[in-house]
Amino acid sequence: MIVIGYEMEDILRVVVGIVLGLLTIFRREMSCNREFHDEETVDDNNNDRNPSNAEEDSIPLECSKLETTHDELSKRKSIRRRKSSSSLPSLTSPRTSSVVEEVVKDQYDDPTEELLESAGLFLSGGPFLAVFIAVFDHLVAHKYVYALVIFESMRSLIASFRKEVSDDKVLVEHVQDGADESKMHPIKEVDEKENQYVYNVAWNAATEYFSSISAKLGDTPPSNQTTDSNNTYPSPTRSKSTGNLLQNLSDENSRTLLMEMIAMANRGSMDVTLLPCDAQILICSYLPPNDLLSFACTSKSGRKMLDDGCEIVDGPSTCRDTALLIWKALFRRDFAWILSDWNIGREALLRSMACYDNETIQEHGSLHHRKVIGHMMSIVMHTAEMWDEVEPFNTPFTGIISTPASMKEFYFLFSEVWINYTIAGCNTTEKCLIGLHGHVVDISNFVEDHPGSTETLLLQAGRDATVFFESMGHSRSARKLALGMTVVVNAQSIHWQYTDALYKERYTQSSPTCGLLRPSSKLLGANKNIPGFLIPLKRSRPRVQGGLHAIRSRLKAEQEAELQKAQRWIDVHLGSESLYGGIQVYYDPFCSCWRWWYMNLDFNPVFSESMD
Ligand code: HEM
Repeated sequence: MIVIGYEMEDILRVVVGIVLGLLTIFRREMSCNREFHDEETVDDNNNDRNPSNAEEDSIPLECSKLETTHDELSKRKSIRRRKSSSSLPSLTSPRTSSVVEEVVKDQYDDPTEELLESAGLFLSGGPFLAVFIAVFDHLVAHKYVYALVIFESMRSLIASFRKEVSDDKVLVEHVQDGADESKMHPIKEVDEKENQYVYNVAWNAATEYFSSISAKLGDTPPSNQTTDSNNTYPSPTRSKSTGNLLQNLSDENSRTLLMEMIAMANRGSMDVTLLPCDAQILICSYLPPNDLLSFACTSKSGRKMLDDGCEIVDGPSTCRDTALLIWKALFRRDFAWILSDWNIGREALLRSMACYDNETIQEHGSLHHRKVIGHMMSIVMHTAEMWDEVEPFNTPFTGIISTPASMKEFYFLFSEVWINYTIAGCNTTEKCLIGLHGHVVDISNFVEDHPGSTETLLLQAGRDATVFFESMGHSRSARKLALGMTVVVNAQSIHWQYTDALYKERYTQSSPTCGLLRPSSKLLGANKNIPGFLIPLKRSRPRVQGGLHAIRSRLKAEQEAELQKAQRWIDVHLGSESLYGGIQVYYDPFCSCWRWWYMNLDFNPVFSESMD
């Protein structure tokens, strides 16, 4: 209806323009004719004039006629070819009337002059001007005015859409957190009002808490500080310079929040670890992992709050538990869904579960290790059905059980290995997935049509194939194709600068987008189709995300050693003819061990533990 209405309006505008143009032509023609009639009327008047009154009326009549003639002449003069005014007799002279009559008569007696007069009227531009204005209005002005109006309304629409997106993000995160609906609304309201829910909700809780502590402490010096001879407290000192660090924090929100936290940590009695546990978790769960790590480097209390595996955590175990819960919240926010909701990830988890033997864990693991395992399981195995699914796999694990030292370590381990861990063995024509620039692409429906042969693709599938993909120098259209088949998007590998500045500005106002996203996520919106946003436009190095250097380099070294070990084992025990392609290795973060897989000659993936 809108389209029809719009077209009807266009047509109406053109028709009105043309009618106006025609009317102008007609009017001008009429006015030309009227002039000629007027001449006749003058004559008629002269003829009809009563001879008896001729004498008296002559002067006034002549005067009025003179005025009329003068008007007409000046009118004609303005629209006709210009005649020199000197050719007109002086209208004030005594014989004006007859002379003027003569001049006028002369002018119209000449047929050429008359023709030119009409043509001049027609070609004077008036009618064309009207038509031109109508067309111009329709084609140009109309469009620009409408474009402006549309632009404005689009802008407000986009603004409201982005607001919704950010609101939804809060909801999504809370749904993922398993929070109940009633708890979501206060956060949403704060966001709508202040547009800074992180600061408002989390920080209000924190400052309120601290004010109450300060009030309670009164003038009592903090236990770890002594008064000097003047009975004044020594001014607190910074444990580390944070100037350079703060510049590198990922967004404005993080900067503000962390600056406050650092200021508190440096304010003697204000130990950040004194924040209520839930406030700490809430604050940290809105921050990207890299900013949290930066914060942990700034002070001892920051580290205490965030490191559940570090030696300096010597206080009550609640400190350690809070750190564990913080990283658990981050893991749930960033990764958990691919293990619980994505079929491929779920299968990988079930493979890991097959290694679990609770008794061995009880024997070998420390209390904290057992807690980490318990929490990891509680995140991903959140339904009873999932535990039932695990049951048939639950055969005792023969290898040595080693669990991640901390939840923080587990988080960063998982962020490094998740691609090869989840898609291991997915290189058949029915189920074919590859890792590409940090994302996962499902090429099951494309593998048999691949211009570079099905076999090539199958050989590289089931793991990160970015290097191979790039080494073939795939075209832009191939990259576009891959984009359409992406099933898991890694927010850490996105190049946000490809989106427009407005979106980025808006984006940086809300809490950061980290971890893994579904391609349908509202956070990506239409941006995912922007060239270069998810997958580079042209041949490039693999995109890398941030992480812990110690973990990354350890994994890299271990992977190389493991590959060599696996290759040796294959050569000795199976022979390279008994498998299709080579043997692959991946790290299982749940079992904290390396595992191998290969395709047998029936084209079925075979998994095995790492063997000596
Ligand atoms: C998302 C995954 C992939 C897609 C959508 C894809 C798509 C394509 C397309 C459209 C072509 C035709 C040439 C071009 O347009 O660049 C092509 C060629 C080729 N692809 Fe892929 N490809 C993918 C992954 C891979 C991988 C992982 C390999 C592994 C080595 C590979 C190896 C090749 C080879 C060897 C060619 C032939 C190149 C040539 O003839 O010059 N492709 N691919």
